[in-house]
Amino acid sequence: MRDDTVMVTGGAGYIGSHAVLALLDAGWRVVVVDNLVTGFAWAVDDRASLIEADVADDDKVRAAMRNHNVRAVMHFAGSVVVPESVSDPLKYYRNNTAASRSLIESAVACGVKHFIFSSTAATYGIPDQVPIAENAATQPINPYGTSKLMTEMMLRDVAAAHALNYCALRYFNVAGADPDGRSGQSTAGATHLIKVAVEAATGKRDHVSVFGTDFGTPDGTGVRDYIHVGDLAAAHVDALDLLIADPARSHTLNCGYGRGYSVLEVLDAVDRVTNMTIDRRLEGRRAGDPDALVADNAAILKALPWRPRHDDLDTIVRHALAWERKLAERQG
Ligand SMILES: NC(=O)c1ccc[n+]([C@@H]2O[C@H](COP(=O)([O-])OP(=O)(O)OC[C@H]3O[C@@H](n4cnc5c(N)ncnc54)[C@H](O)[C@@H]3O)[C@@H](O)[C@H]2O)c1
Ligand SMILES: O=c1ccn([C@@H]2O[C@H](COP(=O)(O)OP(=O)(O)O[C@H]3O[C@H](CO)[C@@H](O)[C@H](O)[C@H]3O)[C@@H](O)[C@H]2O)c(=O)[nH]1
Repeated sequence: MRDDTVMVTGGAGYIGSHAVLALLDAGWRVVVVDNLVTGFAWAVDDRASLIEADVADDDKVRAAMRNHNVRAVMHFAGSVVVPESVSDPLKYYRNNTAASRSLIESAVACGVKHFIFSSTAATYGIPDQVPIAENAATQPINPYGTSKLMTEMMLRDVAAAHALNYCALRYFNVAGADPDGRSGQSTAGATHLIKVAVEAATGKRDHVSVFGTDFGTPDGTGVRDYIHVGDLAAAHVDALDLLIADPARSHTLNCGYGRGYSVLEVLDAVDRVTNMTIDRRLEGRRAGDPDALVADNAAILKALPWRPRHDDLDTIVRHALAWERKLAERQG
């Protein structure tokens, strides 16, 4: 067990709960700060401490940082629904941008040395070129992406002024579940394609909508780079080691496999894995969906020892399905 602790904000949520497992498995002590708006206390592994608080609650956050000797923060807490950010932008600038500002200020005040931030491919907007490298233009097309880009900018400026370095990880499409079945995506009313498809496979929905068949892609449906949540969690642990090894440097890294699948290819994989034919309904495009988002992942492969372990679409679907079945049993 290491002497220092990592604070994981949003550690009761989908991706954060997997990062908690990866940190604990690597021997870190972990304290989770989560207000449980979309997360679940039961999703936090028993080996970690859970503090039920908002990341903008300076008193509680700073007490936790001091009491637990927090050396690094992994910041997953936030609001994550893109269409909601369009209808309620101020919620996103409060809960993503302003709350992150408070948390970063607390980190500086408490002498936290390293900060890892959940950023997103949504910071790129509609890319000029695919695959997308980190130096591509960042022109978000929705408040969600802007709220995240603003946090990246705060971190850049704070790292230049204070003894803190950071890694902004720009996730592409996160999917799947812990291969050992310890966690998965439990969010109610999920909108992500693979989650929706496995919900259809377990009878929670009667069909999957295919949003748009006229994109500039080989089969006309949207293409995305799906990354297994277990691989993503492992990348965070390696990113922390990188920040510790060279405290003078900060990093911005895409998290993806560099390979895209269309909506129809994903649904074919779900049919294959479930041995079912899930009803697909061809519908119009969803507002603001780009044709294709695929990561250029050369930078992360160069910076980290990290290598994908679950970069197979059928494996991602199999793990997502196993978790969905467990969740269905739990919810009766
Ligand atoms: N899921 C994806 O495909 C994806 C892609 C790119 C980036 N991200 C980012 O990854 C992070 C985690 O996303 P997720 O999919 O696990 O979502 P999630 O909703 O499952 O997890 C978010 C967690 O943060 C908590 N939370 C929210 N606001 C809080 C606040 N102000 N104070 C304390 N806790 C708060 C919630 O209760 C929840 O447990 C988010 O920052 C999101 O923007 C996700
Ligand atoms: O029921 C559905 C859900 C999605 N899609 C399509 O499937 C693809 C993937 O959609 P979804 O799983 O909703 O993810 P994205 O809209 O690509 O957004 C995710 O991936 C982005 C980065 O790629 C992140 O920034 C966001 O936070 C994250 O929600 C898109 O072409 C959608 O149009 C459908 O056809 N039917």
